[in-house]
Amino acid sequence: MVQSAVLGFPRMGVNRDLKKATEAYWGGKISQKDLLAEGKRLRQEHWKIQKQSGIDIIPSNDFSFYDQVLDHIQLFGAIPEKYSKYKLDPIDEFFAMGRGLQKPQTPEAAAVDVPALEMVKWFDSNYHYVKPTLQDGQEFKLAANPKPVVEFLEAKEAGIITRPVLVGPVSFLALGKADRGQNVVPISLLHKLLPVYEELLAKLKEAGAETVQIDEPCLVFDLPPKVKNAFKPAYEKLASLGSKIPQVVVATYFGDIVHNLDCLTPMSSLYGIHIDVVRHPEQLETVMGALGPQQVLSVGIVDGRNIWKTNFKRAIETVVKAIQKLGRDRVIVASSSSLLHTPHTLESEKKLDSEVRDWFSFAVEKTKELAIIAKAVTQGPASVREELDANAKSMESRATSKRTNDPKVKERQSKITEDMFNRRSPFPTRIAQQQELLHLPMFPTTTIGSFPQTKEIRVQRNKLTKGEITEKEYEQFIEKEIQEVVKIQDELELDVYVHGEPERNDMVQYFGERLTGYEFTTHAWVQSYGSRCVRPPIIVGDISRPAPMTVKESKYAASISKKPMKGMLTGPITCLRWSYPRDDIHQEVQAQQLALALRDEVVDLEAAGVYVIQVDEPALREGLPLRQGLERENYLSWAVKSFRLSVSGVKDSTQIHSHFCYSEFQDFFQAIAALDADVLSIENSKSDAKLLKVFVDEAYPRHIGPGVYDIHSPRIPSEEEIKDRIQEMLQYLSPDQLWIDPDCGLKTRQWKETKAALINMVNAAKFYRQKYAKSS
Ligand code: MET
Ligand SMILES: [Zn+2]
Repeated sequence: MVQSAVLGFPRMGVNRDLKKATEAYWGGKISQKDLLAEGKRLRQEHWKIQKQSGIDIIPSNDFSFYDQVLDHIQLFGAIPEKYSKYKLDPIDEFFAMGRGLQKPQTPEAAAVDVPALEMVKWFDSNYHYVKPTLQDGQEFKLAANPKPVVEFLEAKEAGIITRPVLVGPVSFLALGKADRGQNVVPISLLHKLLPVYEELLAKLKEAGAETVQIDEPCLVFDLPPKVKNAFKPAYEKLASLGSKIPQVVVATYFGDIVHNLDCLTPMSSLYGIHIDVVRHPEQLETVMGALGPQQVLSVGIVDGRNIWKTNFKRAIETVVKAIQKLGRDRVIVASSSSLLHTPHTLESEKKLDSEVRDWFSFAVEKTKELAIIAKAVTQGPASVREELDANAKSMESRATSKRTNDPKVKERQSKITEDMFNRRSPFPTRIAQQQELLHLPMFPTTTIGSFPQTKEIRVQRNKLTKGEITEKEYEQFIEKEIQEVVKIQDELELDVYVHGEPERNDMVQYFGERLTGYEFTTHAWVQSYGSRCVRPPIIVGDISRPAPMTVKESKYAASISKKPMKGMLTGPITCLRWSYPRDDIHQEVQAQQLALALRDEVVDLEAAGVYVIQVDEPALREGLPLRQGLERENYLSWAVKSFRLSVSGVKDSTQIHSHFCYSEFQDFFQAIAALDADVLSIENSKSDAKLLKVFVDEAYPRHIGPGVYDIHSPRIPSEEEIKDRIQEMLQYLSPDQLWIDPDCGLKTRQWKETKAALINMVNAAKFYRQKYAKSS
């Protein structure tokens, strides 16, 4: 019999219940007992859903109050002393590591201010995990009442024998880092960590677990030899425990593992391996060929990263291929990864058009799909005929729908010519013309686009949505906001203004709502980090721009501003990456469609008198394929081309800016340079200015504004501090190419600190302007 398996289920609950509970707990509104009870309720609920769908292998320990890697940090006693010294309750210590610990000074005790552990993106997803942060001389110790055991027993009591999920020892260390000032190489701690796994696995076995899922997703990376060589001994050690521990399935996802297959095979002691064949179907043959004679293959065939209904016909063909080679008892059909990255259920979507709705499948629906596929390959297609027919019909409807196919868009794409990717003249000609038009001083100052999104702005937007005010009234309100920020920028004496983006709910959604080809949900939230969720729009069809999207606001702003006004757009790659993309055409094609729509917008902005235009691409980097090599080169090539296509329709005298919120561009500097943007603004305030050396080494000729202060915190940087920062930058960048700006947009800040910080920033710029004016 072919079994079905889920690798992990979203934790938030149908109405973001977990978010509400954790935030209420942090705000002191519910007790610890209430919070724990809500966690338990959600776990039970999610097990029940999977059981009712007919899933054979249901995960436990996939639940977390914040992040599953953080759970393991606590589980293994890898809690840095700066948190453990407060001897908090386990759950509070856990949140302290995730969110930082702040307590005001009291008569008895000094103030406490410990920042959170570092959090970074989980592979190429928009989920963030907490990085294990390790010390020289790090020891590990299994927590009392280990969470995986507690939750396994909890499910068992409810009548469900689950498969506990653990982050594997190699990935746990490989995804970690040495704490600041420490020199430990995380993977060298493996021999200390393994005994804790042994102890934990033995406890799970004792509790009744037959199998465990050990996630080793780092196998999809190009691994340094030390990490690569760590697998065999680690898993052979575990296997040597024989029946003292549960059977082990090693799970990988988001990539292929062919290049690392020798880490796991031949290793007959390993019960099974899970691979992601949604992302990399071509690895199936090779992995099957390398399995030992008894080993089980878990075929990840239902997409854990996207919201599309599974194509049953294709999925079944793939599974049948595996069965032919391995036999039914050695094949499991599974979600490609944890379903954490998909929204809870389609049931909540009451406003979706029924045609489109029929194409989607969220977590709950995906569990049903898995059960159907397993049944089809076990009992034969006749046993699920109705479901298969309905699925085929849905696939057909999507493939032929007018919503997905727009011949006009296709025709336009077929007519793209090489010259459309290039500005008319090279940078030196352009910048001379721009200078003539814009008359900017040395060290020009600007901001990244958004100004504080005040409560008043949100109130008015809500009123518009509810129909409590008219479009006209809302427009007038937005104009008033724009007048306000123009006035503030006058006072601050900034050099290039922005309109402040008050009309935008979200930098991707705003554009999606104005483009054809996009759909929006009301409840399709997915966890981004901690209690934070995002609700990405969905690209369902060919994209085009029926009308200008930002021209009205930017034109108005430019008309009342005495200095250059910068138009503000979200770039094609960011629009694509922060949406659920289509899976029926290549992402390159979708990016190109977005680029054409944006190109029209850029040209219209120019025609409306906006001569500085910024196209933000903060998501460019996270789209990088996980491995070096051809795939990465391909991605960068089409990503860069889509950006260039979007901005190259303008005159030489129009200045194109782009913005990135990360500083680690060293490994793909060439791509950043190839964007050919006149001005780059990049997040840099928290990084070492040394990172800028690459601009010197590569003789980068164009303008750059590395952020001079961190906008993520309300802290106001002093003028001195900013001056020092600029001084550092001047070691690497020439005074003629340096712009002065903050790290990113200011929408999450309050006006008070925003103004204070910008006053200091402008003064620092003026200081250098004078200094260099004298010396030249
Ligand atoms: C995440 S990048 C944000 C850029 C955008 N223009 C803003 O200022 O908010
Ligand atoms: Zn940014």
